[in-house]
This record gives sequence, structure tokens and C-alpha cells, in this order.
Amino acid sequence: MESESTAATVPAVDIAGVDKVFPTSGGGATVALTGIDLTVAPGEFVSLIGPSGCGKSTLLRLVGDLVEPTGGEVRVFGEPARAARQSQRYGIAFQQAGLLEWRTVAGNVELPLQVHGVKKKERRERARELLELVGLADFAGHWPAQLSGGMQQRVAIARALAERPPLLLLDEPFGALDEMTRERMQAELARIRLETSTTVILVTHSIPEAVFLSDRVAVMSPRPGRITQIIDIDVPGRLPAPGESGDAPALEEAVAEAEDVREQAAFFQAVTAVREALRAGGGS
Ligand SMILES: Nc1ncnc2c1ncn2[C@@H]1O[C@H](COP(=O)(O)OP(=O)(O)OP(=O)(O)O)[C@@H](O)[C@H]1O
Repeated sequence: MESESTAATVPAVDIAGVDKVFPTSGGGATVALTGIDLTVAPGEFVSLIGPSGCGKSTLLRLVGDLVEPTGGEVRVFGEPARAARQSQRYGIAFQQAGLLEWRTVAGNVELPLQVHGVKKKERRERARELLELVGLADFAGHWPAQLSGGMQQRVAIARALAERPPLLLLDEPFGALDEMTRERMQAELARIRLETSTTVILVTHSIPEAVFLSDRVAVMSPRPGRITQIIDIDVPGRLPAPGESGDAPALEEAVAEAEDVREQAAFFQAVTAVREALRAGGGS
């Protein structure tokens, strides 16, 4: 077991000098990422934002060991990304919820636990807890096709959290949702993060979403993607980072607070700062 002081000094994610080049069919190469350095502290929420094709998803996939870097190194809680994946340090959710249609909502959430041999009773209990966390306690026995897009995405997030991963990787998880649902889901994610103390890296196209959720926003340039600026977000009233305060508020309270946060001058200022950084980096 690591002592608390050692754990506090090991970053959740440490990306050092990472490049990624994809070979193309004609024998050429696509330089997707170049010279990426980024360190994410345990419990921190960092968003990646940048123009389409700048390598946001590739960077997230590198952290999740779904693609390998061409150069440089990715470490997760002190381990190489491969080892971190093998010791199930990640929960991952993408834009498409990717639920299995032939399993119930609870069955989908239980899936990773079942794959790793967790006993039925314990799986049931954990799925119940998670569905409560994402506000779907009454839908455990439903089929995915009976849920709205937002509800399906909540199930995908519950599933990603099933094994209590210390790191959650989210690639445009709310990209397919309407604006109102999206804002509500953001409030829920802020609350879930506070309640679970999970470190989160989020890929998003939405500046307000990045500002609302993140402690820091990493702004990327057009391809070949580089991180051009990292902006600290300080908006009073935003749900604090884990450890900064006590209990997470109840769901409806979190949603109401989120509305107030989005109306603050500090929120608009942060949105403007990210927008200007995107423009300065060549992203519109
Ligand atoms: N598996 C792959 N093989 C070849 N090229 C790839 C692969 N994955 C990504 N690329 C290329 O790498 C570049 C970055 O892609 P990536 O999907 O990471 O960008 P993105 O910023 O997430 O884009 P978007 O915002 O449009 O989703 C693109 O030029 C893309 O075509």
C-alpha cells in the first residue's frame, strides 16, 4: 500500500514529450500530435478542447492505452499506460453510449464486474448504488432501447464507474444530446466527480462545458495537435474539486446551483479566455 504522502506526489496522468504519427495508405504519414506535455493531479478535472481533427481523441486514447505513442511517454498513477490498463485504473465512456441492447440497464452496468469475476450479489449491489448515483434507480430492469439518449449516456457513465476506477476518460460523452439535457448531465457529472473523487479527462467541443466542469482546460492547436495554453478555471460557486469541501449536494440542488454558476460574470470571462486561446492557437 502506498502511504498517503507518496500517493499525493504521484500524478494521476503524466504525459511527457508525446508524439503520435499515423501511417497513411499511400505510404505517407499523418502527424496527429507533437510534443505533448501534460500532468494531471489526482482528483483533478481537465478538459481537452481544440478544432476538429487536432488530436483530442487520439490524446485521450493514448492515455487509455488504446493507441501507442510514436514518441514520448504516458504514465498513469506512476505506471506505464499499458500496466495501468491491465490493473483496471480506467473507466472509459464515448459519445455513443455503446450499451448492449440485449442486457437490461443493470445488466449493462454489471458487465465489467461480471467479466472480472465479481460475485452476483456484490454486482447487484454495486449496480444499484451506481444507478442511484446517476439518478436511474427506477430503471434497473429497463432495456436500453426504452431509455432516452441522456439516460443511456448516464448508464454508460455508471458502467464506466463500476470498478471504481481512479481515472475516468470521457470522449464527447454528451455530444449527441440536446442543450438542456446536456447541461443537466454536466451538473450530474460535476456531482458524481465530487462524490467519487475520480480524476477526469474530458474531450469536448463545447467551451461552456469545458469551463463548467474543469479545474483546467488544455487548449490545442490545429493538426499537428499541440497544447498551446492551459487555462485555470476559477468560477465561484462551481462544485469544488474533491477534498475542497464536504459532501456532494443532492442531485436537484446540484442542478439548480449549476444554473447560477452559468450566469456568473466569472463564468463568461472564463469562456472568453478559452475562446481567445483557441483563436490565438489557430482554432476558430
Ligand atoms: N487510427 C487512425 N489511423 C489513421 N489516422 C488517424 C487515426 N486516428 C486518428 N487519425 C488522424 O489523426 C488526426 C487526429 O484525429 P482525432 O480523432 O484524434 O482528432 P479530434 O481532435 O478528436 O477530432 P474531432 O474533434 O473531429 O473528433 C486526424 O487527422 C485523424 O484523421
